[in-house]
Amino acid sequence: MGILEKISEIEKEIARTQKNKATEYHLGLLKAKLAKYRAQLLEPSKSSAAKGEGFDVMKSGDARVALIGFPSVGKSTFLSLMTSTASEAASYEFTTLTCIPGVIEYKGANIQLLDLPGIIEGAAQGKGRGRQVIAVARTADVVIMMLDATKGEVQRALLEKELESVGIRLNKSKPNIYFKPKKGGGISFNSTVTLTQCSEKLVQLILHEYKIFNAEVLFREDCSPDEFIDVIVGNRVYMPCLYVYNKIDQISMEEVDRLARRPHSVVISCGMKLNLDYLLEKLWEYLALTCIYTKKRGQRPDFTDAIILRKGASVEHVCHRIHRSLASQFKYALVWSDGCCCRRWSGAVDREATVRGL
Ligand SMILES: Nc1nc2c(ncn2[C@@H]2O[C@H](COP(=O)(O)OP(=O)(O)OP(=O)(O)O)[C@@H](O)[C@H]2O)c(=O)[nH]1
Ligand SMILES: [K+]
Ligand SMILES: [Mg+2]
Repeated sequence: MGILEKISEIEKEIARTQKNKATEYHLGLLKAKLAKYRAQLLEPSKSSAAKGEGFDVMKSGDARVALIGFPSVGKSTFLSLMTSTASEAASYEFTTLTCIPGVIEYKGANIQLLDLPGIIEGAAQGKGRGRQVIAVARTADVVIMMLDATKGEVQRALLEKELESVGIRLNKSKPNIYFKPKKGGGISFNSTVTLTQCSEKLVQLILHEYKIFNAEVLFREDCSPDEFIDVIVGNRVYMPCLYVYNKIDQISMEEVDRLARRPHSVVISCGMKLNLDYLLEKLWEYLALTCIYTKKRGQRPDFTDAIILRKGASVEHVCHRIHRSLASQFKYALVWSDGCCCRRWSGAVDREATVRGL
């Protein structure tokens, strides 16, 4: 039996197994098996399809956003609207065949936007250019999942499944589980919270499935077996995702209203240029970048010239951005802020100051 068949067998078995106390171990094991086969499927050596030309676009700017979606949902139309790059758009499917980068300039930041070929069901297994597209998506800071508002729900569920199957976790944070394989001593299991989805026995069973017999496991959160498997497998990507329903000019107001209320969702029409400003605001929020303005004593900062850094950046990061020799001679920073992320920022200053003994 090929791996694909094995995967589909297990998926079927999971689907027909009722979820209850008596089947929880069985299901846990099946899930561990499933994750293992999927990992095998994605091993690069096994894939015959060459790496596809036209996909290795250099990272540039302050952040990277990838456009993922079915064919003809309007990805290229969107790129051409938001950036000065023109990407061919047409009414037939698979108009775009490579990765086309553009730049969105927003609040002084350069955001690299990547237009990609449409992907379809089975993309993760290499249908169409699915694998290359997904490989690019993994390198992004935020994914925009563009959906055709007239068939958004179906498309959304299918694409979520595709991305899920290759270890991309959308709008989820990394499970708070400490896991460390050891050379000996068996499995030590602890938790700091009450667990409702996993037990010591289930954790052991799953670990044995991965041939791990010695390890330290500490649950700091009430995680599911799937989340625990993610931690064992390790190469998961936790990525913010905005679901963008395009072509709302083709659906009723009630439907627009319903879609707009879904979590992480924005409704737009590229054709009628509707709601694009709001989408940019949302995108900015999901990118979670921090703008830092420097100023001279007694002068006002220049708000047109920001240093853009990731959330959680420290003063040291800022120094490095200004000049690589600055950090080693750095004494102290005065930090003003207005928002919560900036408060965290001054927290970073304190830490920094302590580290430097100031
Ligand atoms: N009605 C309507 N049509 C739109 C809208 N946005 C794009 N389109 C049309 O949808 C079709 C497909 O647009 P593309 O931008 O080529 O779509 P794509 O997602 O890049 O397609 P592929 O590259 O083939 O994957 C074109 O005919 C566009 O004119 C919209 O907001 N409303
Ligand atoms: K198209
Ligand atoms: Mg296109």
